[in-house]
Amino acid sequence: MLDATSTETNQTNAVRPPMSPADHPKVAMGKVGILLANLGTPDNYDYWSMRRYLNEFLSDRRVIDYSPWLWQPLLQLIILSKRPFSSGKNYESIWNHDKGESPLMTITKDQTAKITETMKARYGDQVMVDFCMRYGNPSTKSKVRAMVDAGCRKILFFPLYPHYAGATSATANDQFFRCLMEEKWQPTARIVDPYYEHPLYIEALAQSVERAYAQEEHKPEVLVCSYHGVPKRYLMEGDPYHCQCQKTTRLLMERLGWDKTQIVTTFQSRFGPEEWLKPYTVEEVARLAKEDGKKRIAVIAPAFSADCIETLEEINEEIKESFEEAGGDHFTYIPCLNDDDAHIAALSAVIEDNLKGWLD
Ligand SMILES: C=CC1=C(C)c2cc3[nH]c(cc4nc(cc5[nH]c(cc1n2)c(C)c5CCC(=O)O)C(CCC(=O)O)=C4C)c(C)c3C=C
Ligand SMILES: [Fe+2]
Ligand SMILES: [Fe+2]
Repeated sequence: MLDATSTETNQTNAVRPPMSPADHPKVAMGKVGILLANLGTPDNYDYWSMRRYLNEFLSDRRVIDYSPWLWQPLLQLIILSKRPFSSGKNYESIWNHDKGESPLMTITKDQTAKITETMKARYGDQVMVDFCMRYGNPSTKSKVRAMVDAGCRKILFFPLYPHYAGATSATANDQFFRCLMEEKWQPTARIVDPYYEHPLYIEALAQSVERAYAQEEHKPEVLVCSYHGVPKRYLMEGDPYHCQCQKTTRLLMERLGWDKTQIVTTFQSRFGPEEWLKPYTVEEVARLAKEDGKKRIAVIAPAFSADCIETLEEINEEIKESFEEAGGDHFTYIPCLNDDDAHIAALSAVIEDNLKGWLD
C-alpha cells in the first residue's frame, strides 16, 4: 500500500498530494531497453591498449578455464609480454583509421543505428536501443546503468552471437547479470536465445553467398564455412557450440540447394597447445588445394555477426595464404553479414520474438 512518502499521484485522494521533487529522487519509468552485446575490441593497437584488452579477455575463466594459479603467471609474464605486439600489428593492418577504431566497433555502431531505426518505427519511444561490449568499451556496466537511468524497467539483453558458446554468449550474460546485481531497483531482464537456425539468419547468409558467387566469372568449387574454434574439451564437457555450427552449415546447404561436396565446416583461430574443434580452417583449405585439387574456394564466417580481426586478418590474409601456397588459385572471402539489410531484418525479427508479452 502506498503511504505519504510515495511519489505516485493518488487521483482519488486529494488530501494526500504527491511529494515535491525536492523530497524525492526523480523516477524515470516505462521504457524497454534493448541492449545488444558484442565481444569487445581494443581502444587502439598500441602495446598498452592491446595488453589491457587481452588481459581482460584472456583472464575470463569462461574463455580459458585453467586454474588461475597456473594460468595467471603464464598470461602475465609470457603471453602479455609478446602477444600485444603481434596482435597490435594485425589490428593496425585492418584498423579504421578514419574513425580511429577497429572494424568491429564501426560495424557494431552501424548495426545499432539501423536496429534503432527499425525498433523506433515499430514501437516508437517505448524502446531504447544501445550496444555494449563484454571486454573494454563501452562497458556492459555503463550501458545497463544508462538504460536504468533513462527509465528502462525492462531490459532485453542480446548477445550478438548466432551460436551459443560458454566463451561468448554465457560470459556476456554473466557480465550482464553482474551489472544487475549492482542496481538498487533491478529491472526485469530477458536474454535472447542463439539464432543459429533462424530462417531469416539462414536466408541472410544464403543471399550473401549468392551475391558473392554471382560476381565470380568462375564459380568457387567449395564453400568453406569457417567458425571460430573452441577447445575440443569444451564440447566434451557439454558446450553445444559445435553442434549448432554444424546445423547452420546444413541449413545453409539445404537453402542453397547444394550437396555435401560443395560445402564444408571448419574451425579457426586456435590458441594454445590443446586440441581445438577440427578440422582447422588453415589446414583444411591447404588440403582442399593439395589433395582434392580444388583451385577456387570461397570462405564465409557464419559465427561472426561483424567483420573483425579474426575474419579480415586471419581469414582474408593468413588462411588465404595457406590456400594459395598449397596450389589454390582463387580465394573469395565473403564478408560477414554486418549491417546488410537482410541481417538487420533477421536480428530485428529475433528481437521482436523476444519482446512478446512486453511490447506487442
Ligand atoms: C583463447 C581462447 C579463445 C576462445 C575460446 C575464443 C572463442 C571465441 N571468440 C569469438 C569471437 C571473437 N574472438 C575475437 C578475438 C580473439 N579471440 C581470442 C581468443 C579466444 N576466442 C583472442 C586472443 C582474440 C584477440 C585477437 C588476437 O589476439 O588474436 C574477436 C575479434 C575482436 C576484434 O576486435 O576484432 C571475435 C569477434 C567466438 C565467436 C568464440 C567462440 C565461439
Ligand atoms: Fe575469439
Ligand atoms: Fe556436435
